Formats: sequence, C-alpha cells, structure tokens
Amino acid sequence: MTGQTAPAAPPVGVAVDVPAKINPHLGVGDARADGYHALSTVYQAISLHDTVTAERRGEPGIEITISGEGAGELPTDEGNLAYKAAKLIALYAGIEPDVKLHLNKRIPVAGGLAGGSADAAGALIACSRLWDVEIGDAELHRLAAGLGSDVPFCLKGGTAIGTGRGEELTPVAAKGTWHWVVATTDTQISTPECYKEVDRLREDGIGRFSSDVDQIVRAFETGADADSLARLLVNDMEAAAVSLRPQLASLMHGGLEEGALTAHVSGSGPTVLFLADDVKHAVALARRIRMRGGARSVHLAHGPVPGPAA
Ligand SMILES: C[C@](O)(CO)[C@H](O)COP(=O)(O)OP(=O)(O)OC[C@H]1O[C@@H](n2ccc(N)nc2=O)[C@H](O)[C@@H]1O
Ligand SMILES: Nc1ncnc2c1ncn2[C@@H]1O[C@H](COP(=O)(O)OP(=O)(O)OP(=O)(O)O)[C@@H](O)[C@H]1O
Repeated sequence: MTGQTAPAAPPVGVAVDVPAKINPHLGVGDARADGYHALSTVYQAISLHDTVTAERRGEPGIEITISGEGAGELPTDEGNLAYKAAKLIALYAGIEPDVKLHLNKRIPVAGGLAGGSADAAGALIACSRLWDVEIGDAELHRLAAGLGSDVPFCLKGGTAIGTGRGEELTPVAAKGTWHWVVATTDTQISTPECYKEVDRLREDGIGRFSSDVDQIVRAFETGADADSLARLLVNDMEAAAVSLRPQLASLMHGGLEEGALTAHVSGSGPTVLFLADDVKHAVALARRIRMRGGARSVHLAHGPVPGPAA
C-alpha cells in the first residue's frame, strides 16, 4: 500500500444546525414609535435545533422542502423566513439564487423558541457557504436584523444580552450548563398578538418593565447553581401568554408539582420551560411530566450551545 487516498468528493451540499433560543430574562418596555417594543433580554441557545441543508438545484430559483415539526403547515414560498434569507444573500452577492433548501424542523412552530428565526439564520449561513459569498459579520448581522429581531441572536448562539428591539447583542461568557425540560402545547401564540396583550394588560395596570439584567448575567458568568438561577428567571410576557392561553397555568403548575425548580414561559409562549437541578433530574422530571399528560410533546434540552456562526 502506498498510503494514497482517493480524492475527496466535491461537497454536494451544506448542512447547518441552528439551535432554538430561550429568554431566561425577558424585559419588555413600552412600544416605540416604529411599533416594536424596547427589550432588555438575556438570550440563551439550547440544544433543541433545526437543520438547514442547502444544495444547488442546477437552475435559477429557491426551492424549499420541509420535514419534521409542523412541516405541513409552513409556507415553502416567500412566506418562509428561510426563503427570504436565501434571497437576501443572493441580492447581497449580486447573483441569481440557485438553491434547494431543506428544513428539518425539531423546534415547535410559533412556540416562542424562535424556530422561524433559527431557519432564517441557518439559510443565511448555508447559502453564503454554498455560493461562496464573502460576507463580514457586520453585514450578516444587518441582513439578519432585517429578517426579524431574534435572527441576529440565532446566528450567534451562546448567551447574550439583547437590547433595542432584541437585535443589539452583547455576548455573555456563561460558565456552566443548565438543564431544561421543554413542554410544548397543542396551541400556538403569534408574537405580535402576545405583545398586544402585554400592552392591553398594562393599560389595566398589570405588569412592568423588568429592565435590569445584571443579576442574572452575573449568575451565568459565575456558573450559579440551577436553584439560584431559578429565582432569577423573568418573563414580562408570561402574564400575557397565560391570559391568551389560560391552560398554560395548569401545565406550569403540574410541572412544579412534579418537582421542577421553576416553570418559565418561553418568549411569547406557549412553550413552557421547566428548570432541573442536573441532567438526571431533567430525565426524571420529563418522564413525570409526560405521564401526567397536558403537554403535546416533552423534550430534554441543555444550554448554552453555540450558534451556526459562532
Ligand atoms: C418574543 C421574542 O421572541 C423575544 O426574544 C422576540 O421579541 C420576537 O422576535 P421576532 O419573532 O423575531 O419578531 P419580529 O419578526 O422582529 O417582529 C414580529 C412582530 O412582533 C412585535 N415585536 C417584535 C419584537 C419587539 N421587540 N417588539 C415587538 O413589538 C411587532 O409587532 C412585530 O411586528
Ligand atoms: N421556517 C419557518 N419555521 C417556522 N415558522 C415560520 C418559518 N417561516 C415562516 N414562519 C412563520 O412564522 C410564524 C412564527 O413562527 P416561529 O416558529 O418562528 O414562532 P416563534 O417561535 O413563536 O417565534 P419567536 O420566538 O421568535 O417569537 C409561523 O406561524 C410561520 O407561519
């Protein structure tokens, strides 16, 4: 044997895993003149992820196929955020798009876990790699922010403070891993609908802007134990999500009865996150929540994890 190896086959496609996000702290301020709400949030990427695969179709156009969670209910045309992302990269590069995108979805649709934003971030990365487009971080961030407030974080992953409408990011060097049980529900909540409900409740004097993220950031930076973290989780959208879907209250209560350290609505809901002490506790808790019923699906996840452009 001469030790020669066969030449590597040219890559046929690019596959990118993109994590879901949670907001361990979600402070919502007043609506701004542009209709968006000022945020003071801490994002964290978790191990539940979608996979975006891009390959050449051999003729101009953007084609989307979808498998997994909610595949049948999602648009495969311009209405899909991944389609818009591919189009933006082609426009930026000044080329005709030529791509078959496949989205393998595990992140529940309209669940408050940024599933659509994750696919948009994945398509930005996958198409720029497939078409060999040189694009700097700042430009990628600008395109991402144009697609949605959560998309810049979905590119980065890890842990970060989000301000502005959520698109201005400051990375947080988290030391540690936290374990969650993620319980999805049969219903969905549209993000703008939930923000409107926050405004409506505030007119009645319910809810306030939790602007201060210092304590929870410090907990992540110092690797606080799960019990301490549980006391610091905040979501200013939680009351609105529960007001829109009152059945969330019993799901949350059930998880607490089964031993969760705390129950936390994910973003604009309706997914509920239960914090566990460690992986062993998370496995046992997930089993008990499944047996109890009331959730559509129950997943284990840990965070933080890196994003596709980290
Ligand atoms: C609830 C969160 O997931 C928390 O991270 C995000 O704020 C939602 O971000 P997103 O889904 O990327 O939302 P976008 O696509 O930017 O905006 C959708 C709609 O949500 C509302 N919206 C969104 C972000 C924000 N800071 N204020 C808002 O009021 C607006 O009505 C907007 O038209
Ligand atoms: N690739 C996609 N995956 C999921 N939803 C998409 C996608 N493209 C467009 N959408 C649309 O976006 C809507 C919201 O979907 P998404 O799953 O991002 O919600 P979400 O997790 O609540 O978002 P967020 O946490 O950012 O508020 C869906 O109802 C769907 O019609």
